[in-house]
Amino acid sequence: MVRDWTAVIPVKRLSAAKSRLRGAVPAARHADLALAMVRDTVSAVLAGAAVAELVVVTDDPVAAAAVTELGARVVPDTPGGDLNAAMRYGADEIAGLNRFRTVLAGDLPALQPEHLDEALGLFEGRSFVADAAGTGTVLLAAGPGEPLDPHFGLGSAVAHAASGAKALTGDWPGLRQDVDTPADLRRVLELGAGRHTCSLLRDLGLTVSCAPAA
Ligand SMILES: Nc1nc2c(ncn2[C@@H]2O[C@H](COP(=O)(O)OP(=O)(O)OP(=O)(O)O)[C@@H](O)[C@H]2O)c(=O)[nH]1
Ligand SMILES: C=C(OP(=O)(O)O)C(=O)O
Repeated sequence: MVRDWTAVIPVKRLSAAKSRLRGAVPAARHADLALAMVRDTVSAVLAGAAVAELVVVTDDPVAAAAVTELGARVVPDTPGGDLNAAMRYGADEIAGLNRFRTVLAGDLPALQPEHLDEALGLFEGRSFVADAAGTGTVLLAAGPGEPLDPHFGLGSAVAHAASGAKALTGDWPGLRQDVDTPADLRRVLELGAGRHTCSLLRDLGLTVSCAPAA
């Protein structure tokens, strides 16, 4: 098993992030919720055995400080394009084509480190993990010499398969559950969210189950 993956997570400016999730918590705490989910995702990625280094591509100063404290390396979003540009930059230019690289969405607060290890353990060439709905993508991975070639966005699972990436499958509910809508957030709370998301929601008076600390 490859144990020195470089992981890359792009993070949008928190003031603009997670627009489809608006209304799930009071507006004044929306950015805090987006940040809590990033923190839980980053914590889980760094808690696993497979990932040696995590690069977060962001121009958001608050997110940058928070993930630096958790052990990630922050680089500015130099391309200034969309999430694909940020992922390509982090994986192919910052980490470099000679490494094993995996990019992940930053909205996986129920991610279990062992599930990420298991998914990456199945890697045999450029691969992706579809989201819970089966239409989107939560993870794309490439090995030495392989450009990442990300196609995140609407219908990205089909786009990644069409681009030649292999679908990795397994029983990884937290890895597959990204949070785009209030219904996704409810699902994550059933699965067991990480401690940052959990404590924020508890502060707001919601009763939630929390996963063991990553
Ligand atoms: N650096 C960077 N990250 C991005 C950008 N767009 C999305 N992301 C990140 O990519 C990951 C997946 O993005 P989405 O699930 O679409 O999140 P989002 O754009 O905040 O959500 P919506 O506003 O609801 O579309 C999250 O970690 C986002 O923060 C971007 O333009 N630049
Ligand atoms: C970016 C993606 O989707 P969403 O914004 O719905 O998380 C994707 O699944 O490729």
